[in-house]
Amino acid sequence: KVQSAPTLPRSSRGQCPNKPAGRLEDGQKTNPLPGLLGIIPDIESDSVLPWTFPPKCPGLQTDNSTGSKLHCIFTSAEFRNGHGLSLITSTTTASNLVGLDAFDDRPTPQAAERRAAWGPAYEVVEIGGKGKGLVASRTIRRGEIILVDFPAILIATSFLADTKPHHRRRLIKQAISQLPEETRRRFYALSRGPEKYEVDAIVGVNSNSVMLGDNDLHVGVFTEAARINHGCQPNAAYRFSQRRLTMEIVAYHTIEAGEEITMSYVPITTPASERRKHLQENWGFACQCSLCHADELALGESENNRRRMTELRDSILDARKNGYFQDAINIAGDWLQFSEWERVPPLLPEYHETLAELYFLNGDLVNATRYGRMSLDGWVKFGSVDDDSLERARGFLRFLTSRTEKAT
Ligand SMILES: C[S@@+](CC[C@H](N)C(=O)[O-])C[C@H]1O[C@@H](n2cnc3c(N)ncnc32)[C@H](O)[C@@H]1O
Repeated sequence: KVQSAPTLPRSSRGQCPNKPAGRLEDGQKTNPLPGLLGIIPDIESDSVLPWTFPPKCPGLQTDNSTGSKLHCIFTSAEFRNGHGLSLITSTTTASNLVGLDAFDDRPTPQAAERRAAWGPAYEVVEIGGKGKGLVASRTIRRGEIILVDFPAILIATSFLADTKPHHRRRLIKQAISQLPEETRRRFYALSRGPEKYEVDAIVGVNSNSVMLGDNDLHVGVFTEAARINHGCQPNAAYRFSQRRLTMEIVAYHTIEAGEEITMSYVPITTPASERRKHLQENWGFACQCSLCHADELALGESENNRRRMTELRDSILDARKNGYFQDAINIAGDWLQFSEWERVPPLLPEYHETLAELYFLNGDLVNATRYGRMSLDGWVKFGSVDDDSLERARGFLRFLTSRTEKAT
């Protein structure tokens, strides 16, 4: 499931322009020798590793390997208060995650605590023709985090591509068997695709794509979020935090009690015919969402909006790349209009952050600060499990303030 929110292009993933993004900055550990990952017992190291079992690396050559290309099973049964997580990934990616302290439990951000006071946002119920799904049990506000979920398993797509099917299934089964009982039970209770073998059938239709390490694509099964059905005109999108190994589902706009919560399993701008084909071929279902049942006029309008969104997004990228920042800002306004018409508007803190950057690049500190502040307000209001976003917005504003002071 490669779901993608209709985000605008962003420079350096939303970091302050004076502090380029870097996943592994601040002296975090990268590429440790296998011993430091517990693959080869490391007598001298007293570092505390999150793994509950010694990592299993089928085919590991222990003599001179640095282990960087190996796929191993890493399980932390303690992860998030005993939810547990198994990874099938390279030793490099596993070590990056350890270096990012991704397994450490951190205090819940304040905004998330406030959200908890609003009460549960949804129920999991049977939905005609789609199996189970999520339905809002109260009004959900635009930008609100509807649910927060942790992965039961994360699997490198390179492992899926390079491994013989029977070997792949054996490792996935082993990785699942190392999880705590409740998480294991939730995994095996998920819906199944048409594949012959159980783990293929479950992973096949219940995975989300996430990026770990250095652009290393993985699929993850998040057992609660996996109940969310596809909608061609979705009302929610997901954000994944690699530092917290957590996914949050965010509302695109107000969702009323009784409405189904949906996400798009395909990039939002995919044309309708391709969308249906992809869902049928890759997911094995004939889409039953409201847009698929809409009349020709409504569908034609939607197709036009999406085509324009794609064109405008390309124009923004192009203008930005060539230094025409004012043009990029203007086109972003048009893009916003079409995305609002299509009812798949951008997630606001990210959108405001993008505009703040564009204004900054255009030398307009006043508007950069205005949008930077709106982005910060957005993060404060609804928060995120990844409070780095909030810190980043604060840092950017501090940076803009110092620039403004220097300029005056
Ligand atoms: C990730 S699961 C979603 C939850 C699932 N309905 C369940 O009962 O657990 C994906 C599966 O749900 C069903 N599904 C999701 N979206 C659908 C849609 N728009 N129309 C029909 N079936 C859908 C398909 O069977 C698909 O393979």
